[in-house]
Amino acid sequence: MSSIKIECVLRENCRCGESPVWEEASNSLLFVDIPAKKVCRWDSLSKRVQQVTVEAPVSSVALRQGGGYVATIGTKFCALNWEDRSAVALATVDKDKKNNRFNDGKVDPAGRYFAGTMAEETAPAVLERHQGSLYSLFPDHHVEKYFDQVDISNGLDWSLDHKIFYYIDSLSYSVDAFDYDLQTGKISNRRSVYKLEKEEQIPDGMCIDTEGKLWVACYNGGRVIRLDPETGKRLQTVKLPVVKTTSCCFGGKDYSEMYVTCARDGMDPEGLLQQPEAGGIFKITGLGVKGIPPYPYAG
Ligand SMILES: O=C(O)[C@H](O)[C@@H](O)[C@H](O)[C@H](O)CO
Ligand SMILES: [Zn+2]
Repeated sequence: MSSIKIECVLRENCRCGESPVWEEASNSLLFVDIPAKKVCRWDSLSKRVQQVTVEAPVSSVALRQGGGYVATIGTKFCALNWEDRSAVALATVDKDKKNNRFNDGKVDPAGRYFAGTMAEETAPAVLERHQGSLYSLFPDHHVEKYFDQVDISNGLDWSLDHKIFYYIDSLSYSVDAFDYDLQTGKISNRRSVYKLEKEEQIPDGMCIDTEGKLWVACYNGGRVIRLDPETGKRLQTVKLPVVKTTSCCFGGKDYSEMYVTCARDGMDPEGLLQQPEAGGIFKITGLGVKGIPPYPYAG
């Protein structure tokens, strides 16, 4: 049996930490603080954080094949240059929906940047419903739309054989799967693979491990859960000392560590006193399972 250890490696006080991504080349964890409009890069060796502030809420960040990063900022897919701290728009979505912004995003195994939108929240998980859509930015910078009527577009990842796309619309309280055509980027045959239990609260960010099992961060549930998408069973629950866990990714040596982001927004003063690490970055070791490297955007 492995012994699981959970530690807060960075007390960052994120209002809403999200989109953790491991960058092997720099031994760093990238993540965003959505309402603070910040993209952060935490160097796991020096323990230092660098940050770039952008002009609108930034909801996800991803690696870029030629170097640098891409990010979803407001309703724009952007290229992010870390050296000169500039963000250049590559494409804009939801132009007719002024109250929308992007939420979670991730790159597929062919280098397309998938991300979905949502109406801006008035409080956590309180928002005008059915305003979001799911999109992807192809390497040639054209955008495809998959579907609309989304409440809170959230976690996403692909099966190890690249034939299934997993997706979470948070307010459906479900983890869904689609058949995936890697050649064309098309999705079909939506079905639910797991329905959250009451105490698991709201499904948020997600990642896959090398055994093809899904890890889902449970917002307000203070945990990550490991799911078998083939049987629909929960295999494991790992509780964290913060309640608003938002997303997770594997990183570190051989992708054997899990990093978890969380939020402070929506917590009352008493809750913040009880959970002073809320908004920090957590590292979980001893899970006995590894992750896979993130795919870089190919454009
Ligand atoms: O990070 C996100 O995905 C959303 O932008 C957040 O606002 C919360 O996680 C959401 O409210 C919980 O569903
Ligand atoms: Zn999220």
